[in-house]
Amino acid sequence: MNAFQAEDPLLQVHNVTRYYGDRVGCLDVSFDLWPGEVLAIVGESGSGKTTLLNCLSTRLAPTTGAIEYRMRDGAMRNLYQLTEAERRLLMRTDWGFVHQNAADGLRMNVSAGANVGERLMAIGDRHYGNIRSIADDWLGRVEIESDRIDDDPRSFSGGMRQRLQIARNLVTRPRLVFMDEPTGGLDVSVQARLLDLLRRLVADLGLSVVIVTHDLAVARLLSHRIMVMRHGNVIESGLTDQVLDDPREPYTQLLVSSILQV
Ligand SMILES: Nc1ncnc2c1ncn2[C@@H]1O[C@H](COP(=O)(O)OP(=O)(O)OP(=O)(O)O)[C@@H](O)[C@H]1O
Repeated sequence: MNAFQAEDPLLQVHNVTRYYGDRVGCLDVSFDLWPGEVLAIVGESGSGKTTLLNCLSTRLAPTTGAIEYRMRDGAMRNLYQLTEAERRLLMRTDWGFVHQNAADGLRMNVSAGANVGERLMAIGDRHYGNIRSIADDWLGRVEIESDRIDDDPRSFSGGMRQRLQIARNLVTRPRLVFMDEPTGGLDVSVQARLLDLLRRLVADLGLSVVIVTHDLAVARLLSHRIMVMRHGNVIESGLTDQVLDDPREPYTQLLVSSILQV
């Protein structure tokens, strides 16, 4: 039992398999995710990380298997049996999704303030002054100056766009955030600042996170638990420090040692 298991699980994944025709995307994956827990899914390119993340976040239906989520009322629901309206509400409020490419998660032609405010409006907030002041507060929390609130994200740097995407996701106080290589493609110093910010926000808000990364340093810094994937299978999982300091599987040993040699 780990420190998070005092509460009921937030997400339960049962034997999730996804095929693309004959090709395996991910195979027979099962795990529980607990409130406040950060789980990293790692593995080389093509190992099935994105397929699994997309199945978990209802962007891609599994071929077989089931995923259950604890709704805000405490009831456990099968995600693929939700109505379309229920699913959309979940994605707009209780969940976030941080894309590697910020443009996939932002509206590039509306202002930074509107990008954040839009999620509030989607859950019924109609008071303009209120929305603007919450958006301003969130820009501050992700270290974007107030005087950029009316600028659109096309005028932002890569790191700023990513921070804006995070603010847009977190403004509705989601309980679960999916992240797909959130620091990928950024300069090393920009990555370090973003990781530090993410780590603080995740801890302050007590978020549950499923993060896909091929970067073990990102997994080490952010996650409590890690799952190593290869050819669609989870080949090793456990507490992050334990798996990275003392990997059991030869493949994980190779992954870890290849990083250490860089
Ligand atoms: N849309 C698709 N159609 C057919 N095969 C796919 C599709 N998407 C993924 N695959 C295959 O599924 C397997 C897992 O791919 P997936 O993208 O999930 O891996 P990944 O670990 O996320 O890789 P990367 O780090 O490069 O994004 C691969 O063999 C891939 O070729």
